[in-house]
Amino acid sequence: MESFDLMFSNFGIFDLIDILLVAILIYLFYNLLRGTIAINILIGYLLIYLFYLLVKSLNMRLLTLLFNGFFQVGVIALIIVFQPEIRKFLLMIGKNFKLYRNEYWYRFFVRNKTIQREAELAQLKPILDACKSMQENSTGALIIFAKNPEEEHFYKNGEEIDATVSKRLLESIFNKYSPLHDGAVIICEGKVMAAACILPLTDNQELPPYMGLRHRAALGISEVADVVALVISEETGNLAYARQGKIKSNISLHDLEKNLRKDLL
Ligand SMILES: Nc1ncnc2c1ncn2[C@@H]1O[C@H](COP(=O)(O)OP(=O)(O)OP(=O)(O)O)[C@@H](O)[C@H]1O
Repeated sequence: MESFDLMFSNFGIFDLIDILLVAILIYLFYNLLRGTIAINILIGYLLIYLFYLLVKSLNMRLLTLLFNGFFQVGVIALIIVFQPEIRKFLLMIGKNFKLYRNEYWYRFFVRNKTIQREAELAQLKPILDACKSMQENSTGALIIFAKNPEEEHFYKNGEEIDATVSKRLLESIFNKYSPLHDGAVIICEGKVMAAACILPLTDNQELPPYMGLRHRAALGISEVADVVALVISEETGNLAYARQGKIKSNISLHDLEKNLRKDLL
C-alpha cells in the first residue's frame, strides 16, 4: 500500500500526457489493424505471450526455455510480421505532417480566389466529365491520383502513357474493347502517367460483398501510398472514393469534385 502511495505521489502532469499519448498510439495502431488479418496475428502473439507467462510462473523450465528463445527475437519478429502495418502507420504520420506545410496558407492568403477557382476547375473538368459519362454508360474504371511520380513505383507494371488528361483519353482507355481497360490509370500533375496497372489488394475483411477486386485494389493502394483512388462501378455506375485506407461508396459527382479539390489541389 505504501509503495502504491509512493507511486502516485510522483505522478505528475507529464505522466498523464505520457499515458494519453501511449493510448492514442495504441488506438491509431489498432485502427490500422482493425478488419485485417494482422489483428488475428496480434491476438495469436498475445495468447502465446500469456501462455509463456503462465509456464514461467509455474516454473516449467523446458517450455520457458523454448519460449524465451522465441521472445528474445520477439521485437524483430514483430517488425517483420507487421512490416506493412508499420509502413502504413509511418506513412499516416508523415502525411499528416505534410498537411501543415502544403500550399494551403499561400493559396488562402496570397492568391486571388477567383483565379484560383477557375484554374482548379480547368484541371478537374476533364476528369469529372469523363466520370459522368462513364457513370452513365456503366463503364468500369479505376483512377489513381498520385502526388509525386518520383516516389511511387506501383505504376511501373502498367503501360506508360505520359499524356495530358482529357475526357476522351480516359473514356478510350476504359472502353471495354480497349486493350488497356483492365487495371488502373495513374494520373499525376495533370498527366495520365500509365494505364493497365496492377495494384496491391487490401486484405480488409469488413468490406461489403458488392466491393470486388476493383474496390479492393483502390482501397489497397490507398493504404500503402499517399494517393486518392476513384472507382466507377461497372455493375452499378456508382462512384467510390478511397484515401488513407478508407473508402466511401456511392458518392455524388458534386462530392467527388469537393473531395478532389480538398485532397489534390
Ligand atoms: N489488382 C488489381 N489492380 C488493378 N485493377 C484491378 C485489380 N484487380 C482487379 N482489377 C480491375 O477490376 C476489374 C474486376 O472488377 P470486379 O468486378 O472484381 O470489381 P468490383 O469492385 O466488383 O467492381 P464493379 O462494381 O465494377 O464490378 C478487373 O477487370 C480489373 O480491371
